[in-house]
Amino acid sequence: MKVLVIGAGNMGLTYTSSIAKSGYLKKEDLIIFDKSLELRETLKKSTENYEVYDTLEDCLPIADIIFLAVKPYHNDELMQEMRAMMNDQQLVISIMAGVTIETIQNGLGIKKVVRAMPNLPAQVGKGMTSYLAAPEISRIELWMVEDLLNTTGKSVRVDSQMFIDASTGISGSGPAYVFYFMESMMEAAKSMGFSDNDSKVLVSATFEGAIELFNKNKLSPDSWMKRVSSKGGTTQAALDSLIDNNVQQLIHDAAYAAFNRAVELGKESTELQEK
Ligand SMILES: NC(=O)C1=CN([C@@H]2O[C@H](COP(=O)(O)OP(=O)(O)OC[C@H]3O[C@@H](n4cnc5c(N)ncnc54)[C@H](OP(=O)(O)O)[C@@H]3O)[C@@H](O)[C@H]2O)C=CC1
Ligand SMILES: O=C(O)[C@@H]1CCC=N1
Repeated sequence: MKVLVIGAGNMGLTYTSSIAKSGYLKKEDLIIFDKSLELRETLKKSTENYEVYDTLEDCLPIADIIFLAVKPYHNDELMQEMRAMMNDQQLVISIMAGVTIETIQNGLGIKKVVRAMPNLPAQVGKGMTSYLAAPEISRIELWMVEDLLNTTGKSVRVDSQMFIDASTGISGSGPAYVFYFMESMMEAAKSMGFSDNDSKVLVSATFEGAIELFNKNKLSPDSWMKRVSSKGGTTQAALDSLIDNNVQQLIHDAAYAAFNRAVELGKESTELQEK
């Protein structure tokens, strides 16, 4: 079985590297294509020694499973290039935000399409991926897909594409919300007089410790908040400030903004195809 990754950016390379490390495929069965000559040359020289192809004509017809890891706005052009070279036994896994299974099926003239929404911590094997497969995909094919997705971390199969868009608002884009929170705390630390480095250590160790506590016990976040807080103490003062400023609602709105944008991206890509 040959797996082709199209788009060797953040996520495409993450999959390439995770699949390579997993030993799931023979080296020559994992192949990459990116339209950027410069990137291809860099990859060819890298110590990873990946199988990098210069043209789609050379790699697409020999691939059994194809990852689409380009930005949604590059998809239409890419699918037009791919279409004539596709055969109906090929299976496509798209990780593009918003773009629907039907858009990919129509664009490529095939039926076997999986839509997945991973996230960036996949780079360190801690990814969270939601996915949904078209009904034309067999159980055995689905196992293979799951094996490939799970090389980057955990996955959950969802019932509808709405949940792929919704999970984009939670886990797909979510790492950025965490980084936003981290950055805000680091800025606060710096304004209190800590050095850049100390601010970073204080914040990253706090996140790491809190996540570890959360994962090792069955307590809810609210129970943990209560364990940190003393009546009339410092944490309560901070939590009161967050509540007074409606931060929970703001985070809720941010997650919905990403969810809604995923739905919009899906519509935009369908409209582009219909033009
Ligand atoms: N980054 C993230 O955290 C996540 C991203 N995603 C999804 O993953 C997809 C990729 O995102 P990301 O990896 O961040 O994007 P990147 O821009 O890092 O990577 C995309 C790569 O694809 C290349 N490319 C563009 N058009 C073509 C083409 N026609 N043929 C071959 N290669 C092409 C780009 O080249 P060039 O730069 O020259 O255009 C670039 O190297 C997106 O659709 C996004 O929605 C999903 C979950 C998380
Ligand atoms: O921002 C984006 O559109 C992509 C999808 C999820 C994370 N990054």
